[in-house]
Amino acid sequence: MAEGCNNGSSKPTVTPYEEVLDALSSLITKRSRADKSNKGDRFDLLFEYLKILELEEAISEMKIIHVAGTKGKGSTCTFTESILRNCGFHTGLFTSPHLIDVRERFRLDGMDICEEKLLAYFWWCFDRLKEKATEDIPMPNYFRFLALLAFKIFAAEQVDVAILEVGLGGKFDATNVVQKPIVCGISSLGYDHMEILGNTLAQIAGEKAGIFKDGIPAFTVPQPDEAMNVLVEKASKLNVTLKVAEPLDAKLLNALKLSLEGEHQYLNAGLAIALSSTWLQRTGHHEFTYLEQASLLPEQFIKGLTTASLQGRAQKVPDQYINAERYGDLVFYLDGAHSPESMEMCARWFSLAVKEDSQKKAFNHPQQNNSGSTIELAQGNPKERDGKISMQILVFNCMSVRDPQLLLPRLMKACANHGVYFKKALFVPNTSVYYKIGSHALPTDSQVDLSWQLALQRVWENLIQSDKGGEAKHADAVCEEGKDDTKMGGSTCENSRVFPSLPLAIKWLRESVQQNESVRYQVLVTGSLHLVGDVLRIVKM
Ligand SMILES: Nc1ncnc2c1ncn2[C@@H]1O[C@H](COP(=O)(O)OP(=O)(O)OP(=O)(O)O)[C@@H](O)[C@H]1O
Repeated sequence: MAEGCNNGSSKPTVTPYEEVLDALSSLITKRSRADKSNKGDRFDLLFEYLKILELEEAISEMKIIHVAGTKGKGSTCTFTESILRNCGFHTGLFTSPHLIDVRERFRLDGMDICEEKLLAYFWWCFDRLKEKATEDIPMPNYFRFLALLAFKIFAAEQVDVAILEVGLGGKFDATNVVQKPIVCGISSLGYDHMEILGNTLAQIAGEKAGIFKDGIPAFTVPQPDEAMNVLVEKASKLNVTLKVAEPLDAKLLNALKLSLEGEHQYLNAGLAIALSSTWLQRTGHHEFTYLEQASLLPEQFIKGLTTASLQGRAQKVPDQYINAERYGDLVFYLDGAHSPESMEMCARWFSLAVKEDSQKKAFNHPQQNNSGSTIELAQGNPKERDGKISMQILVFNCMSVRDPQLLLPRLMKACANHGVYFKKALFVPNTSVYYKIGSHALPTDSQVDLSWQLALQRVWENLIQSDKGGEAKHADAVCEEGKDDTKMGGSTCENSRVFPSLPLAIKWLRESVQQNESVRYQVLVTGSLHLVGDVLRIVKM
């Protein structure tokens, strides 16, 4: 725990922390999300805010690593932070979004900032900005405020290195007030947030390259030509040395594994190594220098890469509420993929993971697990697992700005390529949509508009029908809206169901497990990091 924290204190009815969350909610505007890209919006305001918060000098002295990209930013930043912490540096990490608690966005030395510190820094910034707010300089929106708060936290805590993940895009992101980072990174580029960043990879790459700064070195991962050409062109205009970081060669980990699962993490780890070593070199810490994959990785790098942690990315969580003897028969495989490319990565990870877990490994019950970890895999007694059928279920939602016709087929096909077919797909609304921050009243199940989930279900059923040889049975013909066997509302089709809420879907899963002793349920939760956070909140609490 970071110094000056006391997370175990007793709580009054309306906690000071809830007051913070309410104040933060007041900064949410309908335009907040689009404002993150700040197209035509006043980016110059950020410099006014820095003046008000007296942060200009502190930021100019901060030793920053700045990372943009479509996929893998959060993982790359997490690996980078872990490497540099293991090299002995006092680290600050700013990421987005959060899954359960806004404090996850601000990590000090690898730990979420504690409530006391968040409260103190929050009001310090909020009150000053409020006091100086005018028509011309209004309060910053939600994401801008969080970025300013990160700068305040890292300045006050005097971190040796601040690692900043871009929220959206690059050029107009609030984190881009930074003028002189030590090194920049661009993780894998692909199609996401096209409504804001543009429809072509070249346009998207152009926005992300907006974080390049004159003469500051930058790294990226192997990219499609269309994206790479733009990065190279933008870099040369700014006198930026742009290098491609090769994916990490697993052999360099001395028989250990990356702590974040999935093949794509080797790409992110390669980028993190390049960013960390360049930061070390440019800040004069030559004792850790590692520049070529041909040479050995310093042990601090290996420790960082094999112990970094980030929830909701290729994470396995056995349900805690199942009887001890059935423990491991309901396992959630959580991955916040929400772009076409990441769907495929997620499908690959899931398919391999379920096969491995079904064949040779069991999950330890937490009470039998001395390490205290609830998700640690251990060798199980194979006999216990013998005779059980593994059944794969999908729990899915995505935001309506995304195109399910691009996501669901990629997911289904990539799983099928590995011989994995979902027995049922469950579509649910997110409990906390992206702008929901605190403990606000949730709508009742009957108030929820399920039209989006029903649309997702139709896409899924149609995919299955066309997969069966184009028998073109329209999904509506086989679905019974509001007439499912549990009287829960929603809609039941042959291969899928819509539930009015996530808790009802999880209740259904738990009941199914109890009723089927010979079945092991392997549930992939994907499509939205917010959905993943909602599931974690239910299954871990
Ligand atoms: N290099 C990669 N290539 C493709 N998909 C990836 C890659 N890295 C991560 N992913 C996928 O993207 C999801 C989110 O990972 P991560 O948080 O590292 O990326 P991000 O760029 O920060 O995403 P977001 O925009 O949601 O914050 C993962 O759960 C995984 O499915």
